[in-house]
Amino acid sequence: MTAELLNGRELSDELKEEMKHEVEILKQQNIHPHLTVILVGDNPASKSYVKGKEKACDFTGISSNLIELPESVSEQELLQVIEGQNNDKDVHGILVQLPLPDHIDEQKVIHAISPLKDVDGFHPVNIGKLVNGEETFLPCTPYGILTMLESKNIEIEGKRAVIIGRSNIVGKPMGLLLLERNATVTYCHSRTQNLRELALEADILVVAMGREHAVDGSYVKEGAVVIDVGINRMDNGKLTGDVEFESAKEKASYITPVPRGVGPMTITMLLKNTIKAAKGLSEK
Ligand SMILES: NC(=O)C1=CN([C@@H]2O[C@H](COP(=O)(O)OP(=O)(O)OC[C@H]3O[C@@H](n4cnc5c(N)ncnc54)[C@H](OP(=O)(O)O)[C@@H]3O)[C@@H](O)[C@H]2O)C=CC1
Ligand SMILES: Nc1nc(=O)c2c([nH]1)NC[C@@H]1CN(c3ccc(C(=O)N[C@@H](CCC(=O)O)C(=O)O)cc3)C=[N+]21
Repeated sequence: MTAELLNGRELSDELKEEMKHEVEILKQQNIHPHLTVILVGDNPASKSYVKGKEKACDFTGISSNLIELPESVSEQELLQVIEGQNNDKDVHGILVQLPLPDHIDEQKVIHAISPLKDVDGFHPVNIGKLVNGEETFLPCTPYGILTMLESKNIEIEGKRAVIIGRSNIVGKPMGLLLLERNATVTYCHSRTQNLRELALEADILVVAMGREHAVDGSYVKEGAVVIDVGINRMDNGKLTGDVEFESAKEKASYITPVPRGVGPMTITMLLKNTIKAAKGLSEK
């Protein structure tokens, strides 16, 4: 079998076109969706991601502002900046770009963002709602993956989903979302034994390890759906995923490329969450 491509870039472009119209209509009702992005330090990867997000906001008519703080900013100062944005009624969404410098407690910062403006879906209140199956802002990467699966009518109910990676921003919420949709979910991580054996049981295999080409075709069951979340910069400067694409695509029914797979969908779902925040809504 040669897999069909799950083209995140293409789907993102379609969704952004729809959102552009939605934003126009909101503006006629005097609702002007606004996202604040806070960037600490000058990590090049973070800067490039933030640029992509700004561009996407511009395209859809969502206004955005970037607050750049020096690497040396104190935790207290950062918390004060967040408080200012929480209290600004014209700001609907707040994103603090991760990772943060070591002297700043990431969890403390996430706690400080108003759950109503938490368009990343990282606040413990929103994660708790996700666990309970209540309405909330869905974390953008898992939400984007779900949207890609739905766009191809890929069945989730009753399927075996194996997630490699258990981070708070990708792996954990991905498993919760699939569980909510009645998949049978297995989490794998660095202490997992027999990773390949477990991966081979997956109908839906989500790889979010941050390890270049750690998974190849020998981990993929014939006909499985392979989602590659990894973003790794190779020595030649190009981006590549956690999955060795050429061998995996020979086994899979669907596969996401890197770049132009999950990455663009993450940004698009951020815009979606910002529009929802502006409308005073969140989604289950
Ligand atoms: N496309 C997108 O939109 C996004 C892409 N990313 C990318 O996705 C990747 C993962 O990101 P993130 O979740 O934040 O990463 P983390 O580094 O936080 O988590 C990596 C996970 O992979 C597990 N892992 C590492 N090595 C192995 C191994 N050899 N075998 C099994 N499991 C392993 C770790 O296990 P343990 O918990 O035991 O340490 C951990 O749970 C990165 O490349 C990142 O850049 C991230 C966010 C969005
Ligand atoms: N608070 C917070 N929220 C995040 O959502 C968040 C974060 N911090 N920190 C870092 C990770 C990483 N992440 C990516 C988003 C888009 C692409 C993306 O658009 N990638 C393009 C390539 C872009 C390029 O060429 O540089 C693609 O895959 O096609 C990548 C990575 C969001 N993250």
